[in-house]
Amino acid sequence: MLLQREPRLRELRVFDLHLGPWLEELQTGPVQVTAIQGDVTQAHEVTAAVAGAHVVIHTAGLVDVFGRASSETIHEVNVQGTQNVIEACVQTGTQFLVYTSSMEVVGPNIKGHPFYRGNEDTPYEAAHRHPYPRSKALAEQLVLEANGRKVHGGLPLVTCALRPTGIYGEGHQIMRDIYYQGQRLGGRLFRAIPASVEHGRVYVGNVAWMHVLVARELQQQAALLGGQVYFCYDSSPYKSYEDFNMEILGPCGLRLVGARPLLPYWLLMFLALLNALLQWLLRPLLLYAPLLNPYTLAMANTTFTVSTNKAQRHFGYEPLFSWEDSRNRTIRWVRAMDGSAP
Ligand SMILES: NC(=O)c1ccc[n+]([C@@H]2O[C@H](COP(=O)([O-])OP(=O)(O)OC[C@H]3O[C@@H](n4cnc5c(N)ncnc54)[C@H](O)[C@@H]3O)[C@@H](O)[C@H]2O)c1
Ligand SMILES: CC(C)[C@@H](O)CC[C@@H](C)[C@H]1CC[C@H]2[C@@H]3[C@H](O)C=C4C[C@@H](O)CC[C@]4(C)[C@H]3CC[C@]12C
Repeated sequence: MLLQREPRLRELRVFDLHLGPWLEELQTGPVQVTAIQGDVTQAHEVTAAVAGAHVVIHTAGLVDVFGRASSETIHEVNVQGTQNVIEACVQTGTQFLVYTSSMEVVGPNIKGHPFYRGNEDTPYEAAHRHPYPRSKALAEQLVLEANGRKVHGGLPLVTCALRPTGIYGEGHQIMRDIYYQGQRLGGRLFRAIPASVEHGRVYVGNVAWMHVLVARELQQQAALLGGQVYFCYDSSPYKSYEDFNMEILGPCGLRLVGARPLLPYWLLMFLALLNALLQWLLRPLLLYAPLLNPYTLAMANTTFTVSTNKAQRHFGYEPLFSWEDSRNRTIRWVRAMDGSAP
């Protein structure tokens, strides 16, 4: 999207642990695209990649709520990695840093308090025990606290953080996994979450667009945007996690069975705890990481939606993709996956 929507772009550097063939497709236009294979936990690699950059958009992260990675690894990538990016900006004189944070910095909290169509100023007791949200909250704090630090050359570092809710769209692996789960179950998914529990979702293209816009406006309005957080939002409907997924998986041939959860919450939590126990027991032999665990069940069962226009007020953000367009693009992606089932 930077290549399509940022006319002043002269070079785009993509720094990632895993580079993919998709990068070759980007290298066809007038803008130089530099792919750098590297690890954010390695400060020297980050510094070398950042040197000479005008703006850094730091979106790398270990997104794991399924117990695949250790809490130490999650912390090392998400927190230490972010610290390395900040220090690289300071040492090399890069003045603008945008961080991809997350709704989970706020909640849902460990007490299951709902956050119903809240905004960046809504009071809410952010309290986390899980390694992933803890790491995102610590990383966001580092980024915001770094705002105003002097970078090499004496100018101030200008930072901000974007907080997407549940991102969906092309490439969404969880949506893909749920789709194949439904196919294995004869085209059916079984409701586990009450339809009344709203869960915020945002289309990946609009998240990307918000990043492009704020990276541009951070340079023009440093005093207003520096040190700020912005929820990522668009016109995706407020629905339960499962009902929202069915907006996309329904047209792909799946059916959600049950107008209400087929199992009581206590039984679902028992099964989630059983999954967690099995994961622990099997770990020496294999990685067992199902979708259902105590954390994912609690998350899906706690209302968390945002209603805000702070990004619009501060830097003129308007979603680039309508709900219909976002939905149709995602449906097309799911349908194109057929035949590539794992
Ligand atoms: N998926 C969501 O619903 C969601 C919601 C809110 C925020 N976010 C945030 O968005 C960002 C992107 O997440 P995503 O959902 O696209 O997941 P993703 O796994 O698709 O993207 C993460 C990227 O980071 C890279 N990465 C991981 N460890 C790295 C390391 N040590 N060094 C360098 N690169 C590394 C991965 O290779 C991958 O390309 C993350 O910071 C995540 O916390 C995601
Ligand atoms: C097995 C059922 C209970 C099923 O409904 C579980 C769904 C569960 C896998 C997802 C429910 C909420 C999701 C999370 C939420 O959308 C926000 C997130 C923040 C982001 O930074 C990373 C992804 C995630 C943690 C996302 C992950 C999947 C869910 C837990």
